[in-house]
Amino acid sequence: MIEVANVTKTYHAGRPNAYTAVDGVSLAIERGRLTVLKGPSGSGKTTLLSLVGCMARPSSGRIHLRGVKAAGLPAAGGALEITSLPERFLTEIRRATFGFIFQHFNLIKGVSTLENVMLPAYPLGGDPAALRRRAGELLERFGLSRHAREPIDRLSGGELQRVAIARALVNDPAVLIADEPTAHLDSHLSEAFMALMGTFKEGGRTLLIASHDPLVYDSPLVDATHELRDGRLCGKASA
Ligand SMILES: Nc1ncnc2c1ncn2[C@@H]1O[C@H](COP(=O)(O)OP(=O)(O)OP(=O)(O)O)[C@@H](O)[C@H]1O
Repeated sequence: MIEVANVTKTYHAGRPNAYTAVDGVSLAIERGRLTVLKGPSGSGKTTLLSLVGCMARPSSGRIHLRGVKAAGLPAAGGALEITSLPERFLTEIRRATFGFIFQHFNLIKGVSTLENVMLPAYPLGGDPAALRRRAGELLERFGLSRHAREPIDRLSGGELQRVAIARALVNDPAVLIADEPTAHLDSHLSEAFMALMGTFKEGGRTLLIASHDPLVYDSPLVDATHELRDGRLCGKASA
């Protein structure tokens, strides 16, 4: 579904503080599978996630997506090369294809749980009542209904993560990307998180998780693991 070919990302290119965070990485992310990027802090995992998820562009190399839709683009039965697309297409593909669970959740304080979940759907337009219903159903599914109208500030760490997951699902994305999702969870909640990933996989979603937590990368749910060191893939992908 996603093919990363010889991708490099250099921050501050051409300046004295230039830094290559991802260096010549090639890998394939299969549809409906759980793929893990592992590696120590600073190895380039977040950077690679942001490139795959159309949040940033590589300095060189190509990323192809298969089976994505964007208004104004020919229906892509074949592979769509995303790295050279104009910004507005990239943004549209990102919103329609990917759901993100960020390391620090990136929820908005002072805003209700329900509104936080609804936020990624606003730019897509659509019926506000239907969106509210969808967000409400997601909160119910994750046992958060009673917090719907409360600002997220009062929620526990585990609850915040479930809100972040609900928000990632609100546009019904084909691909879920999670960055160090268990970093702030105890082992019980981490296991619950992985069990949830199992249900998403069964539901046909493609999952890409960056983690240096063995509870994640050693999970039997994982189909493929790619290890990064200093921005480069090391060893062979394990499956
Ligand atoms: N916007 C940026 N500008 C400059 N350097 C950056 C930027 N973002 C990341 N880096 C650097 O790139 C390297 C890789 O960072 P990245 O966040 O991708 O690693 P990571 O493996 O996800 O680490 P962690 O697990 O700690 O989040 C780090 O040395 C980081 O300081």
